[in-house]
Amino acid sequence: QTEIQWWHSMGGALGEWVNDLAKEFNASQKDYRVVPTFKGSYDESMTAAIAAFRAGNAPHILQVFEVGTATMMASKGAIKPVAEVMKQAGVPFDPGAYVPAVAGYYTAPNGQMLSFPFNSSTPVFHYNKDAFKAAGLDPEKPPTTWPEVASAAAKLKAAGHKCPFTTSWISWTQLESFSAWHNVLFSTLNNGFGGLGTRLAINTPLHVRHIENLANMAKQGLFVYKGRGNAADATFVSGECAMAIGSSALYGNVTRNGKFGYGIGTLPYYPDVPGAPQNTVIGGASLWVMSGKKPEEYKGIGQFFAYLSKPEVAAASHQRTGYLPVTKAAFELTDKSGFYKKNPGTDVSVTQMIRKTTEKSRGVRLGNFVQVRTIIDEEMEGVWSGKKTAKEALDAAVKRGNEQLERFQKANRS
Ligand SMILES: O=P(O)(O)OC[C@H](O)CO
Repeated sequence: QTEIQWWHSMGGALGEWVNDLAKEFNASQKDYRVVPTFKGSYDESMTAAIAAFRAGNAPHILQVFEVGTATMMASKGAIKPVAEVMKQAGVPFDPGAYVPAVAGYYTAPNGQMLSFPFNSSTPVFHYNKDAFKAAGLDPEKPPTTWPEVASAAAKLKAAGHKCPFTTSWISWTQLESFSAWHNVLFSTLNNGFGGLGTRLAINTPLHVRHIENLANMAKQGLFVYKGRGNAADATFVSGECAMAIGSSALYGNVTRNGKFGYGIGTLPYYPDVPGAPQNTVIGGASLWVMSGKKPEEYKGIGQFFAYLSKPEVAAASHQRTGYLPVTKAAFELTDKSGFYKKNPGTDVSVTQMIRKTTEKSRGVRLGNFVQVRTIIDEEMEGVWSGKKTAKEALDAAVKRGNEQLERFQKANRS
């Protein structure tokens, strides 16, 4: 049997999903064995893989979050484009079978799809229906605008809730998707899709207003910052926080481990902003195939990706986790099965991301994005702790972030 090493960052309920996929694929044929290994957070697994690549022992498949996409695309010698892998494996591969909002993100400017869309997500609004009832709020009516979020949070606080509202992935939810949702850019040149000359555009009056609003909510105890990355997710699942903006894939975790009535709403917006709400942007991760492996191994990887793309497998993944359907067939199968009607809220991510696409809905694809996000985290933490105003922090984030973008542009100019 040919062994295929797969490094990933799926913990908890999502880790079980990944292990099940490997088990089912392994049982479906005799030639290949996919071995999944949890390598820590998205940041950690990417760092580990770069080190392993340099040492000559990279895994065959690496799950990389959307933030690492431009960096992976630029690492030409380290990766093997997914289209080539499929061709070599003799597996039919039609990039047109994938949902455009998803495939577009992983497609290089020359039109080649470089990585395999595996677990794409988008931010949605999660809320605890039991907490809503206890606070005298209508559990079937999640707030849809930011003023409504603030007033719901005030009621939850008055009812004794210590954490009325929180959010994961500050940059992704409150600046990247926030921008697309309000039909403005996060960065110039179409959020990086128009070239390496892209520069951050997050210090406009609208962005300042939103971060100021969150800072005021934080002062009043209505918004509680729970840390970087997806740290806030666990505080929603445990019931500590009553409302949370986070990945649509929090669904898999809450339905498994949450002990309360669970509701999903659309991302809140400012109703006076023309064009809002538009669409949100892609998150989650894709699977990259590393270079320098044996032909037999690439064949196995191709077979595995073909297995993951089967309509029934991709549809089951979407329905189990809350990640988006990555193929059109998986979406249609889910729609026809009545899943969205039976499970209200599960279609929110699909509506926000897939049904309506604009120029800005491709997402945000920047070089050195990992560093840019860290800078944004640092600057926003300065706001929540009261050390900086929203304007000061956003101006600093733009300046420091742009230095990273310039550095990437210089290094990849050729
Ligand atoms: O929790 P995920 O997998 O949906 O990923 C969320 C963000 O996109 C990470 O950058």
